[in-house]
Amino acid sequence: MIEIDGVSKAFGGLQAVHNVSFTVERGSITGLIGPNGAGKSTLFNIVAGVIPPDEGRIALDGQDITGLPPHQLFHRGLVRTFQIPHEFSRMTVRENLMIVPAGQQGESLLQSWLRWARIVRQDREILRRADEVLDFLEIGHLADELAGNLSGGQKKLLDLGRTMMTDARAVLLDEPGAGVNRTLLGKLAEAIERLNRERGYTFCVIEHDMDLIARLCDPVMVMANGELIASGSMETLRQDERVLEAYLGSGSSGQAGASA
Ligand SMILES: Nc1ncnc2c1ncn2[C@@H]1O[C@H](COP(=O)(O)OP(=O)(O)OP(=O)(O)O)[C@@H](O)[C@H]1O
Repeated sequence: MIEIDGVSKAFGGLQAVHNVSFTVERGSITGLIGPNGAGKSTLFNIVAGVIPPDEGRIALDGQDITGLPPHQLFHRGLVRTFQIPHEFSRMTVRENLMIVPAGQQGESLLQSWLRWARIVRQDREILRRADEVLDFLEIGHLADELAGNLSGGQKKLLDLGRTMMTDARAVLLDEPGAGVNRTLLGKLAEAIERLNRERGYTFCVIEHDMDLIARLCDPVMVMANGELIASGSMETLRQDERVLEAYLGSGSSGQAGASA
């Protein structure tokens, strides 16, 4: 579904990503792990159209999408969670969901707000969809809460909910587990699994929490020093010398071998 082919990116003299190729298969939850500074976020930014690669090509369903800006990728069905504009803290959770279809047109904030005014007047369908998303994520009780009052984990659920307000079925998730407490983490993981299983979403997930990666992702891609050094199931990667060495060598807190 998403083919990453020979992608490289340097910042000045620093080779952040070097000749990385892999495919995120349709229907998979593909993990992307690696110690701090491995190049994961840079690669995500390239796939999501935030920065152009120096070399290489990205294809979505066989079509070249290299360098397309995020709002055009959105129309082709690819979104990155944190690219959906951050929640409006003084709007309710339901309103934050309803504004998503308006906020993804590559418009200015003012244009989005004008469109939003039209939506409030006209679009019952968007309201219905927002309520369906609230149900799916089991956060209906938060519908009228101001988004600014949500906990970190609840904001992550809202982020996922905003993804569901789009027609995108390929989603880049950037550290969904960061700052989320254990209870909500379970709920978030379950929502990701259900979106994948029941609704055919494909995910590519950057995450430092190896338990979460092991639960959700197969296959898992491992980057270190800008390069793809290994791939496979988390079970096999935990025994992989190259992976252990990359983590041990980096002194990173995200230990691949931990809690195996
Ligand atoms: N805009 C930038 N300008 C200069 N250097 C950058 C820029 N973005 C990233 N880098 C560098 O590129 C390398 C890869 O960074 P990147 O953020 O992609 O790694 P990462 O694997 O996502 O790390 P982390 O897990 O800590 O988020 C790092 O050495 C980083 O300092």
